[in-house]
Amino acid sequence: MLDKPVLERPDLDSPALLDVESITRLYGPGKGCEAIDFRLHAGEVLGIVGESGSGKSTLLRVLAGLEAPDAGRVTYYPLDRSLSDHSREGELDLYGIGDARRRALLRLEWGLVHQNPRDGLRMGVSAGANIGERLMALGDRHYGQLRAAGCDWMRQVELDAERIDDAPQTFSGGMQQRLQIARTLVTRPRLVFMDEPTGGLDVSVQARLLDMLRTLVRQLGLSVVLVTHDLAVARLLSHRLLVMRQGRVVEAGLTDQILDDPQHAYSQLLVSSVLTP
Ligand SMILES: Nc1ncnc2c1ncn2[C@@H]1O[C@H](COP(=O)(O)OP(=O)(O)OP(=O)(O)O)[C@@H](O)[C@H]1O
Repeated sequence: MLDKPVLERPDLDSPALLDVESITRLYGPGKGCEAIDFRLHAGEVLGIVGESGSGKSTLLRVLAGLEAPDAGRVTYYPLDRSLSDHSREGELDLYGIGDARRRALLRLEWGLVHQNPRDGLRMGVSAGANIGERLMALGDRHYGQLRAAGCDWMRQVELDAERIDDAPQTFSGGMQQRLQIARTLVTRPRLVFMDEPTGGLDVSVQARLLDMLRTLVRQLGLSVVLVTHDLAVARLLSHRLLVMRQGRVVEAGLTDQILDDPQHAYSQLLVSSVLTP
């Protein structure tokens, strides 16, 4: 999979969605993430790669508004102007607003795909209710429309729409992950955070899921921050990469440049460990 072409990169004149400045969240020396800076543009997929423990998930949690940083600032440029800071029109300081507004943001403009679908689904209610729930949270109450959206999204993620009334606990791991993706994307979020979306699945299931995700990212023009330790996943889905080691970014750049010609010794090691069996 490492030799598939990367997705075509969006126009860098597209507006900035997220500005990340000097973000630090440390649990101990080198444990967590430290002094992270980047800008994400609309339609861009940024992959965060590095070995286990390098701080990828910590950074993602901070970016997604789930865990406050020790220092630094995350600025989001919301579509819904009413979400922006009263003092700065069009900007939102993620940790300068209260929990309720951060939750509203996750509901209205953002989406989150967890590695373990059980963390993102309600296992006891039907597949259709899982998909409809986020729409209902946006005020959609029409049963027929919710059901139609459920069927449509089950098809889009290549699930059998006949199973709309089945509970996710009767689905395989790969199917549950597809359902979590449908539940997340049904509201058409502008920005999606994904933490190892194909982790823990069989290789053949992973490959099909990746192809589907790649198609959806392209079709919907999604902006994504993707955490993965798997460079093949990063290659297929990301326009740009940050390589993390012990909480810090050691290299940043276009995906094909980093994977074909890594400059930092650690990135070289990561790439060579995939290429040499
Ligand atoms: N809540 C926490 N309390 C204490 N230490 C933590 C906490 N969360 C993460 N850590 C530590 O911070 C470091 C970075 O963890 P993190 O999960 O961000 O890395 P990662 O690159 O996502 O790794 P993995 O792919 O294994 O999840 C690790 O040493 C981890 O043990």
